[in-house]
Amino acid sequence: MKSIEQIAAELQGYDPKALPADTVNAFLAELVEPVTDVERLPLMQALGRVLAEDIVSPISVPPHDNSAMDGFAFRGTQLAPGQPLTLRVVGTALAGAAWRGEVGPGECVKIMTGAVMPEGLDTVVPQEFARVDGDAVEIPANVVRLGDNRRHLGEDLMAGQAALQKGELLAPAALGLVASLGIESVHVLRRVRVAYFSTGDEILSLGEAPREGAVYDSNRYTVFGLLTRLGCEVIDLGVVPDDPAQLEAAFRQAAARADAVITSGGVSVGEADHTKAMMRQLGDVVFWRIAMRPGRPMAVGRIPRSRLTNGAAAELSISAKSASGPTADCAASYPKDSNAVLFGLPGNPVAVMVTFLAFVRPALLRLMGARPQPTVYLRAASAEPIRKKPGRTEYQRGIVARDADGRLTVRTTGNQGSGVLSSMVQANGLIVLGHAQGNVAAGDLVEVMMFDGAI
Ligand SMILES: Nc1nc2c(c(=O)[nH]1)N[C@H]1C(S)=C(S)[C@@H](COP(=O)(O)OP(=O)(O)OC[C@H]3O[C@@H](n4cnc5c(N)ncnc54)[C@H](O)[C@@H]3O)O[C@H]1N2
Ligand code: MOO
Repeated sequence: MKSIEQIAAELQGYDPKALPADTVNAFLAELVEPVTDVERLPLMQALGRVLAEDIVSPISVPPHDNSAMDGFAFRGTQLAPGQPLTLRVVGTALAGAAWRGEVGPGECVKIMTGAVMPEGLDTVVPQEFARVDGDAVEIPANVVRLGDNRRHLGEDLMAGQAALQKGELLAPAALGLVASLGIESVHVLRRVRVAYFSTGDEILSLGEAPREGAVYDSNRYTVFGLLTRLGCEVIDLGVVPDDPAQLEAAFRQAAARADAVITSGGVSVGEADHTKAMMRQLGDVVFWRIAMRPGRPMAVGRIPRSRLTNGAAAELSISAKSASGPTADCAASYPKDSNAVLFGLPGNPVAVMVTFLAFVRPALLRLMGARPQPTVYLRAASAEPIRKKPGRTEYQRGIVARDADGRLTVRTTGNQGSGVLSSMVQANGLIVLGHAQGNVAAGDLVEVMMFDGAI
């Protein structure tokens, strides 16, 4: 396994004091190893999990040629351009059972959507187009062509064809596809466990009385939400004051129980920051100033579990309440020579969310074993000028909407301070102004990372 220094050294233009945002993801991709433990789950429980096997279709879907419409099935070779066609109905094919019988020239079968196409028939006229008079059906000229409204055997998947690949994050469509193959359970990778705590003497837990200089802990809730939406098991270690013994206990407990540890606060240059010192002591960590806004300071690295066994850990005096039910409390047993990945996020509430979306989320997806997926950006016209300095990536909270001409436009949600969560709540995406980009004029196209269920 490469050391943190090696990974950093191999990155082009690596500068911990002004790191381009894109480089961070390349670094994290090297740092994070996917989990490998596999379990078999009934399909419904596998939603949001990562597939640990390739799925080859055991059957063809659909299993037979069938009708895409309620109407009349017939041989399409009888159609002549510009000519109506009159046929006689000789039977009815319902979905769920094959209709058997002879259909000769000039004949048709009344057929329902999904019903097996009777032998030799290849075309269906929807009933709305047909003029029915007793058992006679007239198909007006030019309403159907040969082969219309017939669904072919295996047009979704043929038996033996690859249906899904290992690494697929099982979304509703994938669950449906697996079910369509008659498969009841799948092998998936285990859920990733992520421990989180907020740091800082000024941070109040909910339920505590307000006091001068203190603020309520919001990061614990945003991170809990982001992790839960991602499908991680959250080990919630609450708020840890800026006290070396308590921080040490929290880091030890977190790294012993989780694949990844996320903290917020204490990674900047402030004075009372024991968080950085403890990360240095227990982990192999780099402290970055990323060329971005918000989210400039960030620490990442590994906490080697071998280091956790030495020395008596102080008791964690905070209550380590589980945020995601009983499973989060199961003590995980990791090999002693393994590592927990560490993400030390900045304290400012919006910086936490932005660094999570930009860096932590892709890294956790990798940890979960999911295939890398490029972030999809939507391009929208900026409704206003935006000031932007080249040389850093800026993430502005935005609302994408359609204007009267049907064009996608985006406007910022007001106060962009990195502690202002209300403008994050109003936003439906982040306007991402790239490293080299300068000022934006009203009407310029900008890229927007849509929240799309992540937030
Ligand atoms: N001289 C400098 N000062 C600061 C710099 C810098 O480069 N030079 N960077 C600024 C930036 S950008 C950020 S972001 C912050 C990050 O500082 P820390 O990670 O050390 O975070 P704290 O100082 O602990 O907190 C910052 C801010 O966020 C509030 N906070 C912290 N945790 C929570 C929480 N769980 N819930 C709600 N709010 C929280 C905290 O009260 C502070 O207001 O540093 C800047 N300063
Ligand atoms: O960039 Mo800091 O991370 O603004 O809040």
